[in-house]
Amino acid sequence: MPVPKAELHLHIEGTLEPELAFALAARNGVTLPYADTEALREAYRFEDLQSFLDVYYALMAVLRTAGDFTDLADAYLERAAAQGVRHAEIFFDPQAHTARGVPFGTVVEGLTAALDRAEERYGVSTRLIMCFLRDQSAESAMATLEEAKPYLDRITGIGLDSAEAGHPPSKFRAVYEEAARLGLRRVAHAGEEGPAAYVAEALDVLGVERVDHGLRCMEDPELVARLARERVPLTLCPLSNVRLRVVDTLADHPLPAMMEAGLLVTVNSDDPAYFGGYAGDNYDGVRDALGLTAEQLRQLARNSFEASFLEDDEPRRARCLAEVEAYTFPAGAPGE
Ligand SMILES: Nc1ncnc2[nH]cnc12
Ligand SMILES: [Zn+2]
Repeated sequence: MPVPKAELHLHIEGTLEPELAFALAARNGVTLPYADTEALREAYRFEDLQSFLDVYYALMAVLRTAGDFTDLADAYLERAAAQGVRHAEIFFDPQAHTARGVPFGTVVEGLTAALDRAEERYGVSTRLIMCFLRDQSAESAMATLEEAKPYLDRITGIGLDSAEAGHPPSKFRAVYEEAARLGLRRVAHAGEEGPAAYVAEALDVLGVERVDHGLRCMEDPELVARLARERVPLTLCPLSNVRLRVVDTLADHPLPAMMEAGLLVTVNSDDPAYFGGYAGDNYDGVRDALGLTAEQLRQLARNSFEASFLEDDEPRRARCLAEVEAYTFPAGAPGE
């Protein structure tokens, strides 16, 4: 069994595997612009974030009913549990669905039907984080927050995703202020393809508690020192970074330098159906490519629970952390 871990950076729409996409397309009478699953997989050769987002949004056309979202989340939870995930904080993109005529409530009801039985079925606790699309207007984000109000008992926090360059965090100042007023936790993607300055802005203007990706902070040593001092968690996604050409290869990933700098980094899968692996595959990837030791892998797993929003269930956090400490890594791992 893989090391127990929390997954803190996972877009549920990015778990749509080609086989499920075609099954849902058939169920809903949707025609996909790909002949079969093989042709679809061929389209997964991305140049950058935008070329991925084009396929990611196009494929969402198959998600129409609450049951579709339940099936999607169920498939993710089963795979994640098999790779050691014990707690998952799951992003969803409401605007990508409401813009297609799928009501906000349909998405939340579908997802929560799966999440509500995840602990019993898979031993995975869950939280939901709704993300705003930063390449859409701040007004659209505010209207989406308004739509979320009847469902806030099911939503732990807000995030910010989609095309980063040219869409600074400050564009969403008012939305984040309103979310804070509503008692929602706040995270944002920053420093994936955008500059280090966006990471600082997400902290200073949006008041985020965690930064998604954030790896371009490494271009600003003062910012690195601040993130380390303030123990701001960064949710890294190594396989995603390779597929979206944020780094050339896994062996070039700055993860070891980030750990060395004392940053609270975690390893996550982002959009596993598109990027070649789930949470455990990301741990295995960095272990093999970067020669991480068992103790470094244990630190990453420990960090994931420390960085999680489990303040409302400290006994669970303590149980998961104890499992991490008790875990024995298989002998012969690289770096040993
Ligand atoms: N890696 C990523 N960056 C920004 N937006 C996303 N939406 C889904 N995956 C994303
Ligand atoms: Zn992401």
